[in-house]
Amino acid sequence: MINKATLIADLLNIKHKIRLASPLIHCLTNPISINDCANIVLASGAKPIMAEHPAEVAQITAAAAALAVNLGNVTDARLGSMLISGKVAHEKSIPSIIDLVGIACSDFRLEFAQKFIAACQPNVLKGNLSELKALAGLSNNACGIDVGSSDTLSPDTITMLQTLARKNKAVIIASGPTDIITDGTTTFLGNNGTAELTNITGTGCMLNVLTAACIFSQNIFNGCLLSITILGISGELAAENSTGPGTFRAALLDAVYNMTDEEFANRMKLKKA
Ligand SMILES: Nc1ncnc2c1ncn2[C@@H]1O[C@H](COP(=O)(O)OP(=O)(O)OP(=O)(O)O)[C@@H](O)[C@H]1O
Ligand SMILES: Cc1ncsc1CCO
Repeated sequence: MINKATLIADLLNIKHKIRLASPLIHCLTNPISINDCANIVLASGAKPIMAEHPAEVAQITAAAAALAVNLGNVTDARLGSMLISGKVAHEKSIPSIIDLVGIACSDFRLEFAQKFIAACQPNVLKGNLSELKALAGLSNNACGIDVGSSDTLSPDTITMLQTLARKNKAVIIASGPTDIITDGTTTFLGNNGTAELTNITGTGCMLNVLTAACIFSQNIFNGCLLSITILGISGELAAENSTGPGTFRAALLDAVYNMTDEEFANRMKLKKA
């Protein structure tokens, strides 16, 4: 039986640590959302570095407290850099996460993701349900980088994610209207958030780098619970304080930056599956 007050205290403890330590987060992401990614890391209290040249990334990752990679827009150089950085992170036990953007619509990305996971053993695998089905070798109906309308939450999906987590010795984050976080043994459902988060591009990419900041202290599972809840609550607050996608985007960053412990505790909607 999970004690909600203890969970909230544990998550807030990690949240405070980010602000106290200002950990350096190495983000190898895509040019579509790179600026929003850098800003959400800053808003969390951490420091972003978006380096991606293959000649420098080993050094940058080695100096960082966590690594986030993202397959949203791939080039040979960026993919090469991801492998270099991922291996350094693994060797040095620097927490890492991969965002599996597009592996359900691109076999090239799927094959790279499989290679990256085998070589670098990232701590967290993140995607939408179509992408995670693709990783599990299942058919799916993704629409480009977006989740397919029939790839929805069900008991079978949860079992599939738990198996995938155990097989890869990783925590899985499946983002969507209900987020699923599992390490194969313990599974949580996250129900914070708002549909407005899908009206701007890159909120999934922002979740990826925010998660990297939240796992910097090596508490991988609770770090994932924290990031998903911060982004969801921030979406809710932003929706209450904006009039459309433009103001929502700015209000989202403000909400991450200004979130109080009380807002977090009162709004958190995590439950064990
Ligand atoms: N219908 C919804 N209701 C509430 N929250 C949602 C909804 N859809 C997505 N979210 C939230 O939005 C955030 C991003 O998740 P989503 O699955 O949309 O990412 P994504 O498709 O990878 O995004 P992008 O490709 O734009 O980077 C998550 O925090 C998720 O909980
Ligand atoms: C629109 C888009 N295309 C590739 S990545 C990206 C940002 C959301 O993942």
